[in-house]
Amino acid sequence: MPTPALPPSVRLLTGPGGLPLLRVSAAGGTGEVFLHGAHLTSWTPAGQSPVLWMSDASRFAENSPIRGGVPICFPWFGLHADHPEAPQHGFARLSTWALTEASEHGPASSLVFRLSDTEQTRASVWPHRFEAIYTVTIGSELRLEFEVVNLDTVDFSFEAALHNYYAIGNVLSTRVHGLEGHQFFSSSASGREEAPVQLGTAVDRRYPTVTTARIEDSDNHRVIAVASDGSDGAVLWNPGPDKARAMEDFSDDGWPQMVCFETANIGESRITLAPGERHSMRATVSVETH
Ligand SMILES: O=P(O)(O)OC[C@H]1O[C@@H](O)[C@H](O)[C@@H](O)[C@@H]1O
Repeated sequence: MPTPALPPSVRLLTGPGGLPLLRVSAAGGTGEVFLHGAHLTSWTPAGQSPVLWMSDASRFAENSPIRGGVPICFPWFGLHADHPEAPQHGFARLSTWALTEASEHGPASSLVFRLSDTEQTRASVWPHRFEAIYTVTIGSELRLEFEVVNLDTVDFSFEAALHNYYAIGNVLSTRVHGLEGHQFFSSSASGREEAPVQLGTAVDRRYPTVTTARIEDSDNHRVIAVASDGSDGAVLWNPGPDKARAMEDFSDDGWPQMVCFETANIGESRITLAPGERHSMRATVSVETH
């Protein structure tokens, strides 16, 4: 597909592994998005330090997901329930997306990416005809919109998550607010958060009723605020030291400087669309410094 006309704030470059990427230099902020996975790997609001974490050991190759930034999990999350051999978190982060539009509006720039079914996806464990449209707006705020359209002749269901990796000064001085009072589930425990979550060890919790969070990153004197809509739940993840060491593409000493807060429609919140229907999920991220 031909590249659409690019405004002055957007450039098409070749990134690591020979993968094409779009570099955005808008007055309100800068960022980079690879066509591989429509993967946002950086966002830095003007005058701030980078807000997204990237692993120094990330792979940049067509058959691997990028580690860090914002992977898109779709059309399933985690291991596929009936087909554990299928790629974890679905095929969207392993696919090459098409850039369909790039525009500038004042201090922000938007990129629109599209993924449609192919012979390969139709032969996968999720064989449906669909279109996914992902709009990334980079400025002083980051706005992500992930829309799915059912182009099939039957209903389909899917899971989706925007798996944002945030850069923090140190897990030991970071607390996540907004989860208190909400039910959580993990492979080893379930319960209700009683207080803001103090990070420090491995965490992998699903919150079926959380849509917003405030990540208080004391070392960097900032709060990262995430607001989502069109989603029911969220996931909080940090691998901790042992799992980080076991993952080849995760920098061994990187886990204390990151936390994932993911906007998600997964499990019982999976979305079902009739033919012709569409669903959109959005996450907006802003940074307050003090
Ligand atoms: O290694 P992956 O496939 O990118 O997944 C990373 C993590 O993603 C999180 O969303 C899951 O809750 C974790 O269980 C998982 O380990």
